[in-house]
Amino acid sequence: MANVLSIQSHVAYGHVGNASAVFPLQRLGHEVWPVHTVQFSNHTGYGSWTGRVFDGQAVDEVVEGIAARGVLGSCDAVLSGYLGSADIGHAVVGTVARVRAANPAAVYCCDPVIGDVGRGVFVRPGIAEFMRDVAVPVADVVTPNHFELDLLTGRTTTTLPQVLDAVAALQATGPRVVLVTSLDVEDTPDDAVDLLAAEGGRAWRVRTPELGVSVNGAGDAIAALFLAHWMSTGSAARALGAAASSVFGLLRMTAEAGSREILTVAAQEEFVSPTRTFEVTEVTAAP
Ligand SMILES: Nc1ncnc2c1ncn2[C@@H]1O[C@H](COP(=O)(O)OP(=O)(O)O)[C@@H](O)[C@H]1O
Ligand SMILES: Cc1ncc(COP(=O)(O)O)c(C=O)c1O
Ligand SMILES: [Mg+2]
Repeated sequence: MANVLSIQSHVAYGHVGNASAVFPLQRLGHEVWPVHTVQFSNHTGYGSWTGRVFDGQAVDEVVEGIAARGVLGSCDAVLSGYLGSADIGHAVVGTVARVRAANPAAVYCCDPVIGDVGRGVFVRPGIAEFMRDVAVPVADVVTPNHFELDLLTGRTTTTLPQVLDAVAALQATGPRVVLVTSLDVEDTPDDAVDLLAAEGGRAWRVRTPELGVSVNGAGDAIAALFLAHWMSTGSAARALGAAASSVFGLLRMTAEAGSREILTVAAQEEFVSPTRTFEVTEVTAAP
């Protein structure tokens, strides 16, 4: 079991950021040390919310207090998501350096939250460049959606070979492992969602049905689950299959209930033993 320092946004009501990522990790038996980058009443998809954005200093203070407990050496992974500001991003990267100094085997998983196909870029100016130039290069694992893969690599990918090429280019900047979510290429059926994982010169794909829901927080959950399964199995392919199956189960229950918030608690068995598991297929760029 791992100790995961998770630096993300937090909401009191509903499930995005740490409120989406922490419980699935705990349900799988991991200890989570959540550090919040914002504390909001609810996610911003509602159009209005209360609460505040923290700053880099607020993150540093909490990490300093954890360090004072003498436990940073037992931290196995740092997970980061929605940043709020580049200042918070620098605190995250500083924390990664601190954790690695205490435990050289610790890994950093960066979910480079920038935007998506429907909404475009939804983070503050400077965050996309910060992700590309500072955070992604020091990460071991990155979990962009298809839109973020294109943005980080300055490409427009519409075919599987193009995606594999972009993933290899991203790996060349630093991360060993890449998970691409919400992948939509030419051979992806209209009623399906693809996901792709790459590690060590190989890549695998999973295809699930597309559900009639538009929810927030699924990306935060899948990044956490993928990291946890990658650490416990040592296999990006197995982590891909497990994380995709669990998130599908979570979203299927959410869709059936007609819920606006993902059913993180009610669907908890899906994190442990997904109702439906999806086949993982190795893919190559060859002819
Ligand atoms: N409508 C949907 N139907 C089926 N799966 C979905 C749906 N929305 C999200 N997912 C699953 O959740 C994963 C993460 O969601 P995504 O929207 O890519 O995250 P992000 O919020 O980071 O953009 C997707 O790869 C897919 O597996
Ligand atoms: C504060 C906050 N964090 C994280 C997210 C991530 O949501 P999503 O998984 O849809 O990208 C949102 C989305 O509204 C948010 O408001
Ligand atoms: Mg995301």
